[in-house]
Amino acid sequence: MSDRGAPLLELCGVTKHFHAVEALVDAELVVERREVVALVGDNAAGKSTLARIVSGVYTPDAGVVRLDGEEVSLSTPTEAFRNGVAAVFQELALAENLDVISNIFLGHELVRGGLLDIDEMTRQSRAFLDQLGGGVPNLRVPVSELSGGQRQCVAIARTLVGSPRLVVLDEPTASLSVAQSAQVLSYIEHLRELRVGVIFISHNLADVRAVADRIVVLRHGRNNGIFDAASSRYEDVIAAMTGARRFDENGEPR
Ligand SMILES: Nc1ncnc2c1ncn2[C@@H]1O[C@H](COP(=O)(O)OP(=O)(O)OP(=O)(O)O)[C@@H](O)[C@H]1O
Repeated sequence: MSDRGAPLLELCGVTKHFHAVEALVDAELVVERREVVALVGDNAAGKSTLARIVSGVYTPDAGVVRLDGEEVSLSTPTEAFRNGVAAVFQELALAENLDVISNIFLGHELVRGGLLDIDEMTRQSRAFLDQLGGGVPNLRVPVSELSGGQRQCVAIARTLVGSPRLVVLDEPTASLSVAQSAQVLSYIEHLRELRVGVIFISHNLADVRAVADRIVVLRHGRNNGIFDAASSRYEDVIAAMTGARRFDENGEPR
C-alpha cells in the first residue's frame, strides 16, 4: 500500500561494494515530490553509483529503497521505468542517425493497427518538448545535428514517455556552454513544475545553487551533510565536499 504522506523517494542505509571498493556506505537520501535534490561530491564520492541504484542499473548490497512509502526492488532499468523512475546518464544513449521523435520513443514506440503511429508519436513528442519549454524546433532532424543543450532536451523528453515521478540526471550540464547549461537548468525547472522529483548530479555548484532545493553531499560513499540550497553557505558545501569538515543532515557541523 502506498503511503500518501511518505516522501517520493527514500533511501535508507544503502550500501554498495565493488570488490574492495566501498562505493556507498549507509547512504541516505530523501526526495519529495516537486523537489530538485542536487547530489554533489568529489570524484569517486559515489554519486553515479547512487544514481544507478535508483534507476535500476545496480542492485544495492544492503539498504532499502522506498517509493511513495512502499519498499521497491528496482532490479533493472525496465523495472525502475515501470515504477516511474527514469534516468539520463552522461552518455545520453541517443541514436545519432535517428530523428528526434524516434529517439524520444526508442524502445517504447506507439503502434496502431500493426504500424508505427507516427502521427501520435509526433504529437506527443511536441507536447513533451513543449512541457520542457521548447528549444528543439525541428523534430525530423537526426539528433547528430542538434546542439549539446538540445540533445539533453531530447534525452530528458524521453523520460516523460513513462510519466515519471522521479527523474535522475547525471551531470546534464557537463561539457556544455554557459548558455546551454542555462537551458538545461530551465528544463529541470520545468520538470519540477510537472510535479516530478529530480535528482541532479553536478560538479558545478553555481548550477546546483541556481536550481536545487536541497544539496546532498557524498564523501567517500558516505553522507556528509544535507543543505538547504537557498540558505546554505557556499564554503560549507565546499568544506563538506572536500572533507575539510563534517556536517549532519541539517547542514550543521558535527
Ligand atoms: N562498475 C564498477 N566497478 C568497479 N568499481 C566501480 C564501479 N562503479 C564505480 N566504481 C567505484 O566506486 C567508487 C564510486 O564511483 P562513482 O562513479 O559512483 O563516483 P562519482 O561520485 O560518480 O564520481 P565522478 O564524479 O568521478 O563520476 C569509485 O571508487 C569507483 O571507482
